[in-house]
Amino acid sequence: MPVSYSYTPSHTDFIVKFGSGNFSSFITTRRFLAQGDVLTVLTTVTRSHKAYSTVQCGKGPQDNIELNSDFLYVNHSCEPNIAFDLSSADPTEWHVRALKNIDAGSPLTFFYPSTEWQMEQAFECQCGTKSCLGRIQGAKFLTGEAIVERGWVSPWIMELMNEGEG
Ligand SMILES: C[S@@+](CC[C@H](N)C(=O)[O-])C[C@H]1O[C@@H](n2cnc3c(N)ncnc32)[C@H](O)[C@@H]1O
Repeated sequence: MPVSYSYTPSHTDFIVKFGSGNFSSFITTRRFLAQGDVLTVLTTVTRSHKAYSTVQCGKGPQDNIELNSDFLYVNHSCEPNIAFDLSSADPTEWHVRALKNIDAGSPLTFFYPSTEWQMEQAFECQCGTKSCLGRIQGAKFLTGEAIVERGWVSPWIMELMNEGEG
């Protein structure tokens, strides 16, 4: 994990705020984002084994990517403001999109179970939103209803839900 003194920003529109505790860093936007805006196309990703830092990109347990960019620091929220859309069969179209209008200075957050079926590292959510689900461990541990109302769900999560894997 990089530390602030060795940090080179990957995106000029976003800034990582480094915390002093474990996993206490997060990313904010420097500029206003409108709903539907594409924040970035994910051009730096690499396939990887599942880790706290990876994003699931398909149905299989081997389908995970490292972002290799500032977007590593997107925290989870139960009321997220962005989506990781890795649904295209063409990986060059994988992108991050605003789910709502986002003010400059706001942290960027996504709903981790929208991509993750069973996470490598579960945690007690501190998003502080009204609809907070508490412990976050992946979609496998939630109802379909709890997932679909968050603005975006990856197709493999819907498939696994429909197969009764949850
Ligand atoms: C990909 S990292 C996100 C960046 C992380 N905050 C950091 O400083 O490296 C994912 C980890 O951040 C922490 N995290 C993310 N969202 C959280 C939340 N809503 N509540 C508590 N911890 C969270 C958890 O430890 C999680 O495993």
